[in-house]
Amino acid sequence: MRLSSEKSRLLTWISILLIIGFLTTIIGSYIVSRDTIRQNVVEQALPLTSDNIYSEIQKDILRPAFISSLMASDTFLRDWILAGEADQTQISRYLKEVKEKYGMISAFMVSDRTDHYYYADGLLKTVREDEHRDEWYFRVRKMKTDYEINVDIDMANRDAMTIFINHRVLDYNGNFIGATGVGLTLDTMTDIIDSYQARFHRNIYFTDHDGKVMLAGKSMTERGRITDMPGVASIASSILNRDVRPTQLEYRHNGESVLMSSRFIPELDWYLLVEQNITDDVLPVRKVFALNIAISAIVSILILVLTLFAVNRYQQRLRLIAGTDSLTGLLNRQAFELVFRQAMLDAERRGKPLCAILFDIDFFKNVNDQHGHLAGDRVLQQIADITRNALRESDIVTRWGGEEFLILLKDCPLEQAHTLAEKLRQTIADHTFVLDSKNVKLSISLGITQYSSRESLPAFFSRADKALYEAKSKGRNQVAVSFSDSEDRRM
Ligand SMILES: Nc1nc2c(ncn2[C@@H]2O[C@H](COP(=O)(O)OP(=O)(O)OP(=O)(O)O)[C@@H](O)[C@H]2O)c(=O)[nH]1
Repeated sequence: MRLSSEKSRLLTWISILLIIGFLTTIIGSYIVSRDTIRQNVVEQALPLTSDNIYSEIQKDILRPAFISSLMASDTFLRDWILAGEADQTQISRYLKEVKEKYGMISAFMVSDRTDHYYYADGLLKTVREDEHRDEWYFRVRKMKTDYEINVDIDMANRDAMTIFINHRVLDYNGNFIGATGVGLTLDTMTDIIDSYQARFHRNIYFTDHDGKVMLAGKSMTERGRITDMPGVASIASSILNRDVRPTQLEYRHNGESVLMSSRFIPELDWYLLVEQNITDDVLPVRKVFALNIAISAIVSILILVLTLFAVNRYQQRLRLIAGTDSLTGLLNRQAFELVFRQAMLDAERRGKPLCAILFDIDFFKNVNDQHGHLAGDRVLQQIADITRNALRESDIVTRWGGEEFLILLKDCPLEQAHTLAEKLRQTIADHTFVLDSKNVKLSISLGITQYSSRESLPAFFSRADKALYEAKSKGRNQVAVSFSDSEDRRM
């Protein structure tokens, strides 16, 4: 009972240690890997993408801004306005050349004196302050900055959504005389964004200073304000911080973690937002985590099974070692006493006879003296074997101590015990022991006694001892019986 509870305590402790060990290692390495990926994304991947896109933008959007700036300071354009806009073919040829040379979708000029809107094919219209589509011009007119970038529809280009760079034109005294610039279709820009996204595997979009999504790839369906977008809304105020350095942010959406790099681009008055869903990057680490857990569970189970097996085997061996004599393999005296008590109770209850034979090798000291201790040990082993073979399965042989053996005969009357003792004596007397290549004859003396009801254990063994002593004193190699007071002494 105690052994099994100690065993389960041992197994519980091993399980706890294994679980703690494995979990600490696995969770620790998972956290380190996940944080390394995250750190890599935050510190390198996102800023790098942001930088790359920024330089691409400079090529793709800032180039038109630069062209618009050149147009605004072009002496021909300014002189033509100041000279009274006489020959319209001149300005349309100029705008057509700009458009074709720089590959723009449209090139335009609005004169402040006439409110005429010119494009590559001539005069398009006259802008009007009350016209919604012309609001941009009156805004540019009052604008403090040199130019603005405006996403609007282009009347000169079948109302296609276009990004216009509207640059103020000033005369030589710094007075406002009109607006000029070029336009790119939004489709072109969307394609550019899509190519960025495909190249960098990240979600890329632009918002204006109010957080309105101005430009995004085709895959982005929500085009409202970031303040209304689920997840992003929680960090909207941190995004719109007008910081030209990249700001690293994070938000959660649908249980997934999204890292974001935001930077303000003053030339556009827009924010460039680059997002990366970290869950995708962490997925392989999660798979390894699950695999590690499975492997650890299997290893733990194997360790527990092996431990259980080893403990059981050691327990078995301990039981064996504790109960048997290591030289002869017979029961030892301690174990025998337990067995004897059981046999005694059994005999009492069932009213069956129980006999004991105590025997001792005659002059065994001579064997040791003449042939050595090891030869003596071999003799003890052989006598144990002979005795075991002479008995029934139910009889119990014990090494009582030294060269003394005790046999317990269950359900055996005294006469039968005597016959058996005599037979054993004869067998050993007939046996030839070979010691140091010499044939040696040995004998044993035996004392028999029958257990009498309610007899104490020491009294019973003392009677057996008395009988053995009698056999010795009568000349050895014989059997003597010790009767109890109530027994018939005629044998
Ligand atoms: N080899 C060996 N000898 C043992 C062992 N146990 C006891 N002996 C020896 O057994 C001998 C017993 O000697 P004694 O008690 O004098 O008895 P004996 O020589 O057998 O003489 P009697 O019993 O009087 O016939 C001693 O020499 C012990 O050392 C053992 O395990 N191995």
